[in-house]
Amino acid sequence: MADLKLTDVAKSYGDVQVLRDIDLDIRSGEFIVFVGPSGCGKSTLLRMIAGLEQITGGELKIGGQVMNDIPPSQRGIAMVFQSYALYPHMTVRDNMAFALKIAGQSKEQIQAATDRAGKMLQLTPYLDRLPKALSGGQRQRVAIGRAIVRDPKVYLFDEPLSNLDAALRVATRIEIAQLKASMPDRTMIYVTHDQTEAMTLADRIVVLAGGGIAQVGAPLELYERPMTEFVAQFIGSPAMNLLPGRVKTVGAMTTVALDVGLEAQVAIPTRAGDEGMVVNLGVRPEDMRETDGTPVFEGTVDLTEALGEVTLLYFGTGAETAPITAKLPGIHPDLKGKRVRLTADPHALHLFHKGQSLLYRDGADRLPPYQPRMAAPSGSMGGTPAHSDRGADRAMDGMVIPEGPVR
Ligand SMILES: Nc1ncnc2c1ncn2[C@@H]1O[C@H](COP(=O)(O)OP(=O)(O)OP(=O)(O)O)[C@@H](O)[C@H]1O
Repeated sequence: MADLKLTDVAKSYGDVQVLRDIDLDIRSGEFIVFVGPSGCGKSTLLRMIAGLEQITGGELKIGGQVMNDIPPSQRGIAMVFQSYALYPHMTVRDNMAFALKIAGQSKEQIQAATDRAGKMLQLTPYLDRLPKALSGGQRQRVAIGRAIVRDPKVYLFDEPLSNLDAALRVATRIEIAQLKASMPDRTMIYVTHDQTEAMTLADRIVVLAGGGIAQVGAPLELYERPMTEFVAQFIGSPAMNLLPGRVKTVGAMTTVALDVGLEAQVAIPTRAGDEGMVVNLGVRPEDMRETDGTPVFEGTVDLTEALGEVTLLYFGTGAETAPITAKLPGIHPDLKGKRVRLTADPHALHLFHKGQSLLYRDGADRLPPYQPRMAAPSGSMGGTPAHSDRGADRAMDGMVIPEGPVR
């Protein structure tokens, strides 16, 4: 089995605690994506699972076995890094075969494994080429091939696409999705900064922040039911707008009096005593639309960005607070400098009190089962600086392949 159980896992470097209280159950065959702001510990957590970083607190189990002190080579895992780190003087086949040779596999076994990986990754025509004669996308596929030949139970990916250009990222992302579909019993854990990768690849996303887990959920569940303002603003691009106000009337439908003098109807229940509660109304830019009726937001457009299928409108760009953003379908260059009135469906609005969603205040278990409301958002959380994983990749090459394929 390729399930993972992390209990109270922590990581410190000397006095500096980087991760704490990490409790996570990952089912066999799941595709899990770690996201979070830069420096939150995504790579550290992945490398602890790999065995490349010592776990300083708590317990990691893979397939029911405690792995804290088991060397990487005996964990039944393989890791793909951001920098492909191929051996430049070796052909594609030899690069993929390297770990198997170290493990003492026979020529026939190695030939079969590299043929299989080459076929899965459409690298068959390139098996005799050197890495320098490959595109970036092909090189990263060879790096993935190096993992596949080991036939691990668990695949770990550390930002594998961030060195590729936009078109190759999309193509390789789709290939990774297809690869996962062809190996339904293999577990994959994937670190990325790219929201599109997270939303499209993950069965569940783990949002890490402040050294802990902020929320775990299916991509659209995080998008539609963020538990905190942090997750609400982290998932979705541009970020959710937060409009300050107070609860005016309570009930199944809550009326919020916004500080700017407008009012909003929100389909989130509040109860007697909540009147006057200080809240932030959460409105996603893509949920806003122009209205002649009652707006939840009204302002003069400072800037427009026409992206083709949508136009981004920015309000209050000079202010100290974050600008308000709206994403309207179509092209609207004429709106710059104009005053617009925007509204949103009461069911698309969010309410937060002291940073926590009011939807969750009595415990998330009381919520009806999550049903997706709309399609996934798109966009990137931003790039990431490249750094070399060469040394670690080399370390993974020493991994001993368990006898026979791992099931
Ligand atoms: N060897 C080390 N010694 C001390 N601190 C470290 C060490 N390695 C990482 N850290 C710290 O641990 C924290 C988490 O780093 P990590 O690389 O896991 O973050 P990340 O979420 O993957 O970041 P990014 O998104 O920028 O890649 C950072 O604050 C980093 O400075």
